[in-house]
Amino acid sequence: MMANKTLQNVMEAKVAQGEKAFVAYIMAGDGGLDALREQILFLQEAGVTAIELGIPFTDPVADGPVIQEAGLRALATGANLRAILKTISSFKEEIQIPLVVMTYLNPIIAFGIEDFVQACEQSGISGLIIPDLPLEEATLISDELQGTDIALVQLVSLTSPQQRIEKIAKAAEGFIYAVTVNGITGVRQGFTEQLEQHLSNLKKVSQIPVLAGFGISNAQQVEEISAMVDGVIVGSAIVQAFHEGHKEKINELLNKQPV
Ligand SMILES: O=P(O)(O)OC[C@@H](O)[C@@H](O)c1c[nH]c2ccccc12
Repeated sequence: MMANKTLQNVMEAKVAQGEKAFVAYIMAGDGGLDALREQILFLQEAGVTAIELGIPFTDPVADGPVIQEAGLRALATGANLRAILKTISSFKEEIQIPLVVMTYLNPIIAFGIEDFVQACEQSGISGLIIPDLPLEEATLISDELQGTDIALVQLVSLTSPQQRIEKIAKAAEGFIYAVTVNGITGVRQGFTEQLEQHLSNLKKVSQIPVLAGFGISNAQQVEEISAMVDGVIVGSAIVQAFHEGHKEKINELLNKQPV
């Protein structure tokens, strides 16, 4: 990956082209580590903007049932942070889109922060999402990211007060991850009426692209929520489609004809 092809550049280029970003979340190791290359190259070919690479963890507090179960399957195959990054580095030349690692803090600490960041660089990782790392503690990781091209993506919740939203927006890198629901990941029937207002406020405050995620599981929701921000993140629906062997559902989510 070219040095200037950072996560934020890629997202900003999308906005500049008048297009919406689409980030696909996968659980690394679900289906075995051998499936990882195939899944990533499939998504790249399908036209996703970036991939959020979930690291399986025993205590995934923000994850709903679909992703929890995928995590258990991945752990059962022996997948872990180190093995996943090593696998990625073995085919990184084939990856042209940004990869964002989503992991809880614990596996990073177990790895060793410095070693972890180095391994991410060797694997060409463009960003990190660490849901249990509050902004107040972010220097623990961000100090180590100085001088790298790895962005620390911040999450904003529906219930974040205005002052906190502004603080997060200032520190944000790559893109802002706007969480669309209160609770865990997974399929939802609908969204709160306040969502549009919340997202438009967030866009006003943010200097960088805003993407929304949680509960987006069909093409109509992709379109509806994308219209409010710069793009969306879809997790459970993609994890489910891979697990069930229904890859055509992923093309449908991207608004393409089934292949
Ligand atoms: O699964 P959903 O509802 O489509 O939501 C995206 C989500 O799965 C992914 O971004 C994610 C998985 N685990 C997380 C933990 C925290 C924040 C985000 C995530």
